[in-house]
Amino acid sequence: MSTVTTANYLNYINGEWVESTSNETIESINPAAPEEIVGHIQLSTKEDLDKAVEAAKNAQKTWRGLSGSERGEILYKVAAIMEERLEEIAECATREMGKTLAETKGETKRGIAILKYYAGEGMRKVGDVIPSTDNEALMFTTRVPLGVVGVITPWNFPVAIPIWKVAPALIYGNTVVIKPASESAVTFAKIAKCFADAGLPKGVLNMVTGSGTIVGGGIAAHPEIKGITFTGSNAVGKSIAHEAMKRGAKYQLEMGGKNPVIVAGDADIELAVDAVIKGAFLSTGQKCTATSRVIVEETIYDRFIKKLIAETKKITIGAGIHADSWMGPCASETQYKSVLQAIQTGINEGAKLILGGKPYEDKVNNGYFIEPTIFEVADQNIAIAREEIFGPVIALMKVSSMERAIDLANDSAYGLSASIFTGNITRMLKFVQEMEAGLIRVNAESAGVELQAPFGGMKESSSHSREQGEAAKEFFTSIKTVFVKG
Ligand SMILES: NC(=O)C1=CN([C@@H]2O[C@H](COP(=O)(O)OP(=O)(O)OC[C@H]3O[C@@H](n4cnc5c(N)ncnc54)[C@H](OP(=O)(O)O)[C@@H]3O)[C@@H](O)[C@H]2O)C=CC1
Ligand SMILES: O=C(O)CCC(=O)C(=O)O
Repeated sequence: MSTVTTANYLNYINGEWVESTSNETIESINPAAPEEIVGHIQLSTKEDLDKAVEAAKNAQKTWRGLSGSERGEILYKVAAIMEERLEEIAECATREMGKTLAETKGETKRGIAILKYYAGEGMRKVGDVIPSTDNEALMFTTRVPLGVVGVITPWNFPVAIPIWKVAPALIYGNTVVIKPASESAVTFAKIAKCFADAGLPKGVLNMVTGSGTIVGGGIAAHPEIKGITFTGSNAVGKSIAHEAMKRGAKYQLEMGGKNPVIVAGDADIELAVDAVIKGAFLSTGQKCTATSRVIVEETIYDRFIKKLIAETKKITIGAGIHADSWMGPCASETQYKSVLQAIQTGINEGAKLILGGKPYEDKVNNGYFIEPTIFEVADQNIAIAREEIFGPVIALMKVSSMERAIDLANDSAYGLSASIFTGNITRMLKFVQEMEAGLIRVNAESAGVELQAPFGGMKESSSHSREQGEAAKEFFTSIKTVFVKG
């Protein structure tokens, strides 16, 4: 394991690394070895946030005045610096929130690719020419930035999510105040350093760490923040929406999922089992796109379960920093307790536990590990079949027909991601048509978002907006329709 560092990570405000006015810090710890402090982050105050917003506001005019390609050049430089620091950032993310090094390296590469994608966006079109009814006039649309944008991010994708919000915000001419999740703020501090070292003008990106209520809530309520983009829990997302609505700010929310995978009678069982295991257990199930419900046609149910159990037993659990660990710990003690509680509720409510269900004992470091867990569920109304668990837990359900499978899959408050395994084109098309989810996957795992495509959910999974790819332009800009008569 790498050396333990207990460095103090400062806020980044107006181009400077500064301590909070509180003079207090909080610890970010390693969930695979809770005795290990990865770093101390600032426990910021409302005053710190106000300074960051003021800096972002002051930087706005000059930043939006640059051409898209000039802003893009800076994002290309950030990407190049991140490429040099890939190992350092990935290792920090693994130590800070637990997912394996293979996953954090992949995620850091994805962050770099997102930066390059949005750097290129600076050269692409921002509007359309629309024929006017007046043949002597020119009518067209153009886009302008919102102004200061507030970014509130979770710990489960500590590199990719902040970047897929910050990069489009910046390329379209906004300035940013970001509050990263406390459990992964050291990782974001390293990313903020890449922006600083790339020569981003002062005030264009500001990072303020600390409490969700004070800093995150402060962003939601701040009169000078014109747009808020958030990924995290439904409860917090809804509170942000209320605050934003009260003062007329734009908001975008990406929240939970209870993502189903349907395995039809004709499915390739090996392929389906592999995808279910990756979708449910990679990142210890802590993805909003994770596979949470597996709905299997009765004709292949027994064969599917047998293979699923056999393959799940092969999973190696351990600190993500070790190359032989396939699944790391839960990201925090809170997550660990909440997942164990959800498992207990499943047992109490009559679900049949067929694998796992217990803490995975780590006698060396007492990490927050939980065994990959599989339940058979007959009643789709119990909590384990309805609520987001955000841990390595599958609810398996048996159905007698594809109609029933789609009805069950749609019987959820959420609608983020959904997969089907089948070789039958009629079934595929019916699923594509009838499934209420923003991300539809056929013969592929439920997770796996591509940066150039729109990402977001239906129902309670999002605010019905989309992130990433070209869709980001819709949130981070306002359209102006221009009519010019010579
Ligand atoms: N859709 C997704 O990808 C995610 C879903 N979740 C779901 O949420 C559950 C709880 O995870 P948790 O980390 O507590 O998620 P939260 O929604 O609490 O945290 C997400 C972000 O919001 C901040 N925040 C917390 N409270 C407020 C507030 N009142 N106003 C504004 N911002 C706030 C957090 O700060 P701080 O870290 O300082 O608390 C963090 O930066 C998980 O079990 C999972 O079900 C969680 C993360 C990601
Ligand atoms: O599946 C992915 O790659 C992205 C998932 C995600 O956005 C999330 O878990 O918050």
